[in-house]
Amino acid sequence: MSIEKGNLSIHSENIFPIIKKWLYSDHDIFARELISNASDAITKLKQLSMMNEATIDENTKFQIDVVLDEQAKTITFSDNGIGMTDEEIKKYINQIAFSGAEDFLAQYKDKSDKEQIIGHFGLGFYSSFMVAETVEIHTLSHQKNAEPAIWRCDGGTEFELEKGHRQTRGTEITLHISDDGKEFLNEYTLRSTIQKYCSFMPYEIYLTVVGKEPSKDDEGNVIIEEPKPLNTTTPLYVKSPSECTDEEYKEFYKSTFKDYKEPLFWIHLNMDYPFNLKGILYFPKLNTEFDTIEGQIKLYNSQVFIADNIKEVIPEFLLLLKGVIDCPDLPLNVSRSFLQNDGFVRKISNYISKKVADKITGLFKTERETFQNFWDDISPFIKFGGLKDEKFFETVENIYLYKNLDDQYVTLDEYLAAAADKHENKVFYVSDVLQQAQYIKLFKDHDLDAVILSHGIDSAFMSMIESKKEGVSFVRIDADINEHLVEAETMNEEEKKEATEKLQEMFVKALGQENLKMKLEPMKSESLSAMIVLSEESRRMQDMMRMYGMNGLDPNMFKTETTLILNTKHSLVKHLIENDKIEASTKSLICEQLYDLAMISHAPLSSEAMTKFINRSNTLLLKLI
Ligand SMILES: Nc1ncnc2c1ncn2[C@@H]1O[C@H](COP(=O)(O)OP(=O)(O)OP(=O)(O)O)[C@@H](O)[C@H]1O
Repeated sequence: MSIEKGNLSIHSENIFPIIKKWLYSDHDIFARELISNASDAITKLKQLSMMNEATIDENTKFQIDVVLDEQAKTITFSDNGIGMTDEEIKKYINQIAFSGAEDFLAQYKDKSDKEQIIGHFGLGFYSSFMVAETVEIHTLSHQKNAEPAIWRCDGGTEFELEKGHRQTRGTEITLHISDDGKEFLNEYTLRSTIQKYCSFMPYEIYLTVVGKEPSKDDEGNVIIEEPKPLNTTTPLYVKSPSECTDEEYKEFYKSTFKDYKEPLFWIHLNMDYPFNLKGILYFPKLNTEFDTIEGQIKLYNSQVFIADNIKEVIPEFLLLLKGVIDCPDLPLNVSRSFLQNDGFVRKISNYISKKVADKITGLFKTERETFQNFWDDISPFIKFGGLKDEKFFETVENIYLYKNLDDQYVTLDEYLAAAADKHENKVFYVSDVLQQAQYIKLFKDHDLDAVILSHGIDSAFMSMIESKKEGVSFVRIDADINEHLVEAETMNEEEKKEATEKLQEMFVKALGQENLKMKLEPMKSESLSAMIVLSEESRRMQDMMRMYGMNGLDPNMFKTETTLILNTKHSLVKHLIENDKIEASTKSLICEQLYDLAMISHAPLSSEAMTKFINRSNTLLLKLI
C-alpha cells in the first residue's frame, strides 16, 4: 500500500482550534478516552473469541501500556486488543470519530458561555488533539492475513495512511505533545490523570517512563521492581455483596477516598433490573470538631470514571456521603442539560434515595443501639434528606432521634408520650447547651425534659416537623415560663399589681429602658432571681432576620422583645418589693446586676455590657469588706 493522503470528511477547516478552546479546562480527558478505547478494543476481541470469530492464544495477558518519553515529548498508549485494518481506520477514525467532533461543533459553536459545557462531551479519539500536535496510530488487526497500518494526522483536516510494520495484534497510539499539553509530560501529572479516570478499568494499565533511573538500595544496587498496574481491575463494588467482608469494605473506602477515619457503615447497591447499577455508598465519620461535611460520590460507566458529584444522578443530600456508583447505561459524556431532563436519570436517583432510606430504617429497627451510636454523625444527612425529598422523609419520619437532657436518644413519639401529662404535643428544645445551662437546670429540677437541637440544620428541621406533624410545636427552653416551673400565687391581685408597678418603675429607672417588659412570677426555684424569656415566634423571627442580615439587611431593623421575669420567691426580689428604705444607689445596683445575670443565661453580653457587669460586680464585692 502506498501512502494514501486524504481529506477528512469535515466541513469546517478550523475545527481543532474550536475544540481546544471549548474543552480547554477538561483536556485531561484524552487519557480517559484513549485508555477506554484500548479497553474496548480488548473487550471486543474477547467477545469475538467467544463467538469463535477470533482466536486468542490462551496465555495472552491483556493489558494496556502507557509509555512516557519526556525527551521525545511523546505519550504512547498501546493495547493488545482487536486492532484495525486500513479500511477500519478509514471508517472508524476518519469518518466516525470526526462525526463526533462535528456534532460537537454543531451543538456548541454558537454558545458563548463556557459554563454551558459541563461534564464531558464525547470527542473520543480526537480529544487527543487537545494535547498533541501530531497523532500517529500503528495498528494490526486480529483478522487473518491483516496488514499493519499507520495513520498520521497533525490536527488539520488532512491525514496520511500507509502500510505499517506492527507485528503483533493491537493498536499503538502515539501523541506528539504540543505546548498546550506539556504538563502531561510530567510523570506525576500523567500518573494522577490516569488514576483519576482509570482506577477501576477492567484491564491492567502500566505506566513506563523512558530513561527513568531505576531505584537503588542503600548499597547502590539496583532494586528490581515488579511492574505494578495503576488500577484495580475488579473494584469491590463489582463483586456480589455476599462475597465482600467488612475489612474489604473498609479497605476499599480508605484507598478510594484517602480517608483514614473508618466509615460508619455502608450500603452496597447492586441491581440489574430495570437498570444496571452497582456501587457502594459510605456514611463517613464526621469531623465534628469543625463540623464540615465533604462528601464525594464518584460516578463510573463500566469502570470508567465519568465525574464527581453529579447532582442530577445522585440526590443532593447524598452528596454528603462518600461512594462510587457505576451505571453502564449512563452516557460516558454527561452533559448536564441532558441529565436534568432525563426520566431514566431521575429513576436512578430515586432508587438510590430509596435504598438509603431503607437501609437506615432497617438499622433503626434491628439494631437500635448501633443506630443511636451513629446518630450524631448521620443525623445531618437524614435531616437534610427529609428536607429535600418528600419520599425519603416518608420512609424515615419515625426514626429521627432526639437527644434528651439525660443524654438518651428518643423518638418524637417517645418524647411526647413521656411528657404527655405535662405538656401535650409541645417539644422543648435546647439550642445551646452552655448558654442555656440555667434553664436546663431548672427543667431538670422540676422533672421536665427537653431535647438538644443545636445543629445548623435544626431550625429548618423543626419547621419541617411542625408542618408535617399536625399540632406538634417546638419551643425553646427559654421561650416562656412553663406552668410547671411556677407555684401557686400567694399575692392577691391588688398586691401583685402594686408590686409589679413598683419594680417596673425601679428597673426602668435603673436600666434606662423605657419599654422594658417585665413580669413577676412565684417560681418554684428559690435560687433563681431573674430570667429572660423570648417568645418562640420572636426568636424565630430574629433567627430569620439574622439570616437575611447576611444578605445585607440589618437584623436590628426588627427589634424583638424579651421579657424579664422576676422570681417573687427569691429573697432579693422580695427585698426590693418589701423594703422601702433601700438607698437609691444600692437599688439601682441590684436592679442592673439582676438584669445582667438574667441576660447572661439568655444570650452573650455585648462587650460594653460585659465591662459594666464586671465593674459593678467588683463594686458589689467591695461592699462586702
Ligand atoms: N485502540 C483502539 N483499538 C481498536 N479500535 C479503536 C481504538 N481506538 C479507537 N478505535 C476505533 O475508533 C472508533 C472511534 O473512536 P472514538 O473514541 O472517537 O469513538 P468511540 O470510542 O466510538 O466513542 P466515544 O465518543 O465514546 O469515545 C472506535 O469506535 C473504534 O472502532
